[in-house]
Amino acid sequence: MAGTKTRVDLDGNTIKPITICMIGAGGFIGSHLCEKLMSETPHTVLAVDVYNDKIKHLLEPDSLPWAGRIQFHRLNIKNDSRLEGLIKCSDLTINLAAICTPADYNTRPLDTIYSNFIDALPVVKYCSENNKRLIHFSTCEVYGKTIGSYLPKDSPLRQDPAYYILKEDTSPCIFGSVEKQRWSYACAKQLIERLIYAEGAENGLEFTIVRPFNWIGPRMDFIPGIDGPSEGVPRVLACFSNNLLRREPLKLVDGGESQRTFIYIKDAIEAVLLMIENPARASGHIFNVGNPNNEVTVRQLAEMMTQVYSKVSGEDAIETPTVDVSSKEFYGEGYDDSDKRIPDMTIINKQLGWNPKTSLWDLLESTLTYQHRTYAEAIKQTIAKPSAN
Ligand SMILES: NC(=O)c1ccc[n+]([C@@H]2O[C@H](COP(=O)([O-])OP(=O)(O)OC[C@H]3O[C@@H](n4cnc5c(N)ncnc54)[C@H](O)[C@@H]3O)[C@@H](O)[C@H]2O)c1
Ligand SMILES: O=c1ccn([C@@H]2O[C@H](COP(=O)(O)OP(=O)(O)O[C@H]3OC[C@@H](O)[C@H](O)[C@H]3O)[C@@H](O)[C@H]2O)c(=O)[nH]1
Repeated sequence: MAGTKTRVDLDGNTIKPITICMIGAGGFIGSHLCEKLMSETPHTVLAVDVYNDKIKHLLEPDSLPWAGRIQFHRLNIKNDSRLEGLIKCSDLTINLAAICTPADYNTRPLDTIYSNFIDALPVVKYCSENNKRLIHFSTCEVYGKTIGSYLPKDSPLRQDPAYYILKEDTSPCIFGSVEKQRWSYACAKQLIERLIYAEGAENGLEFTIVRPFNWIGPRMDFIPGIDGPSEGVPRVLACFSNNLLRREPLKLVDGGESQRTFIYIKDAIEAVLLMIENPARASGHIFNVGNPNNEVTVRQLAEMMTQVYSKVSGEDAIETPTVDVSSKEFYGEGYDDSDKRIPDMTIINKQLGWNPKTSLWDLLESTLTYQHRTYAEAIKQTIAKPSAN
């Protein structure tokens, strides 16, 4: 059971229980991280968020084995003076809070910039002033587009990894023009990374920056009309899950040609736990966390999700499983896209010896099994409702 046997870090030292102030703990990544910390470690979590639906199963009932090691604090970090106190009484702060769905970047650019830069400023300041360690969640989007995307379509250099592999210490950050408001998120994340790095250099802040590459799994975002707004546009996993559950074609934005590498949330959480428990190896570093072996185009993702969903639901796929849609129609003015995202793994391998394990097929199978179990019945009922009236 957690906390009863001695746990050691990568250098063989005993790991002491710590208190973690986790901001954004009620979100997708936060919920999985809380689960891991409760079930496998003796650490205490002060879970900060405006919502707690995704961690309710960890908070109630009081008889849970980890009761007393997790406390929920409902607060908005934009305007709550309790934040500094929570950071002060913790050993480590993990900041996950952000607006991080692409549908918001070009339609709510001010909220996006405030959330990802301005609202993170007090967190960095309180950590720095109180000599507290910070693990800050940035994004793979800080790389923007690949160098290769600017080469002629038929250039053989496009096949050369030097033109597309994304490396923390050498790759440039290439964003579109200011009118392309898609980049408001990436740019805000880049500036907060630079500020944290500067706090480290000038004031000795002990920090780690995480750049997640499309982490996916259960509890990601919401299903429109079921546990989120009917008109809401979540990230691609939830969009495609929603289409599959409703037996609608999956929408391929601009032909679904963009490429992504997807990693199973449970693999990625292992990497975060190593960062938490190996501060000497993790501090001062920026880490890509992704699975370079799971690369697909968005079209291939749609095809694979359709096949996997048929398997887990026992339903045949619909006759026309996908439909093309323009980015302007789907996201509106100012959308732009990252063409390709493959993480270089050298730094995380060297510092933490970590590697992802789960194939794309396997992670989709467990995730879509969860989506089917969680939502299929509710969707059936909402579809049945109008005809019943
Ligand atoms: N999931 C991914 O693949 C991915 C990829 C790149 C970067 N990230 C980064 O990781 C972090 C977590 O992402 P996620 O996928 O869990 O997103 P999420 O939206 O599920 O979680 C973010 C949480 O932060 C909370 N939050 C936002 N603003 C807040 C505020 N002002 N006060 C209190 N709580 C607030 C939200 O309520 C939400 O629960 C984000 O910073 C995101 O940019 C995630
Ligand atoms: O229904 C859909 C939804 C999305 N897409 C496409 O699928 C791709 C992936 O879309 P996602 O919604 O997962 O978002 P992106 O990968 O572009 O960005 C994400 O990456 C890293 C994080 O910082 C954020 O969580 C988010 O910005 C994009 O090319 C998008 O245009 C579709 O083709 N159809």
